[in-house]
Amino acid sequence: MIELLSLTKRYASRRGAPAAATLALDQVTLNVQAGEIFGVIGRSGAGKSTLIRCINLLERPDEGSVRVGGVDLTTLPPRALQQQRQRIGMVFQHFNLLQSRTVAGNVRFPMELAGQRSAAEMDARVDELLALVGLSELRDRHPSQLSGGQKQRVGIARALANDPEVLLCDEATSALDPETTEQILALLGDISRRLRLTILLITHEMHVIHALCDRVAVLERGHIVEQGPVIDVFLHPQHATTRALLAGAGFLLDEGDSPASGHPVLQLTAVGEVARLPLLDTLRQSAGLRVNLLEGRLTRLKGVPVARLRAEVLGAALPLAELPAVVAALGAQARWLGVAPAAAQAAEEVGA
Ligand SMILES: Nc1ncnc2c1ncn2[C@@H]1O[C@H](COP(=O)(O)OP(=O)(O)OP(=O)(O)O)[C@@H](O)[C@H]1O
Repeated sequence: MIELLSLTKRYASRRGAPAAATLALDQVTLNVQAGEIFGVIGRSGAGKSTLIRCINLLERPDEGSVRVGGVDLTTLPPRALQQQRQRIGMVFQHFNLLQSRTVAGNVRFPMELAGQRSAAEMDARVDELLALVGLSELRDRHPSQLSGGQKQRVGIARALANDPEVLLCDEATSALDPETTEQILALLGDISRRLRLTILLITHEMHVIHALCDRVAVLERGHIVEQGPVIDVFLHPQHATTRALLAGAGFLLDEGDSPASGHPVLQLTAVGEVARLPLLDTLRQSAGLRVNLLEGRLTRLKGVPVARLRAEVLGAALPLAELPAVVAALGAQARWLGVAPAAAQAAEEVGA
């Protein structure tokens, strides 16, 4: 649905010296499937805003193409571009509501600009959208009389006014408190399912990605350094930037902090229903496993339970090298952190 091909964007320096230009996007290629929720995450200055603004050509890329629903926007004349933009709704971090208009008036505004519906049709559509975002009661209020979460609901309803196929969300929850963030993320998930909407969002917050997105791309200095299904990227991050972002958000277990005891350290990961099972207890009974639990976490990735724990292994009724296979038979994954027991044993034998 959204295809970005070799997108490059440079900002000229203030004096316009090419040598000092900022390369905000460097050959970015990305495909977002219809109906998918795709997140782009990166640190401040990574190029996220530039990327999202290039998709509806609020910012013109210097090179590359932007196709939305098969139409290359970069080649369109202004009028045709304006029409195509109606297929793309946008939700902003700071809501960007018209203060002089009521809630209903804000939602109506894009339809008035498009000029394709009668007054009665616009009113009916406003009613429908306000019901969808749960704001029917507040239709006559002005933005100054709304909470942040309510303002963002207006922003979402307004973005949907002209029946877009694509919704771009620019840090849509960054100005909201955690509870309101959860509500807005749930609303976006619900809308995407009900309307079969394609959503591309940018964020610097990992929890937004794991709560809402199907796939994620990690942007760093204008490059996509990693991308894939959220569950893969969260459980097996490949790039240092991804690992740092995950660690910063508390999603990575602290691998470096090994206990002084010298016992081998095992990381267990269980995804799906198996995450709810008492894995350590089962291993104690079936394999005589004795552990000292160091760290554990149960979280959800887009509703899927994920359990992860780190434990030092004190002993087992079978060779420790066989433990990962036993864990795999239970439907979970095991990985030795640091030196694996078999390798440690081998190293000792070589040293002896
Ligand atoms: N209008 C501009 N003129 C010059 N440089 C710009 C302009 N807009 C952005 N940049 C630069 O381009 C790079 C990417 O900026 P961008 O705002 O896209 O990053 P970001 O990931 O959205 O950051 P943040 O999360 O802080 O908003 C940065 O180095 C930034 O300083």
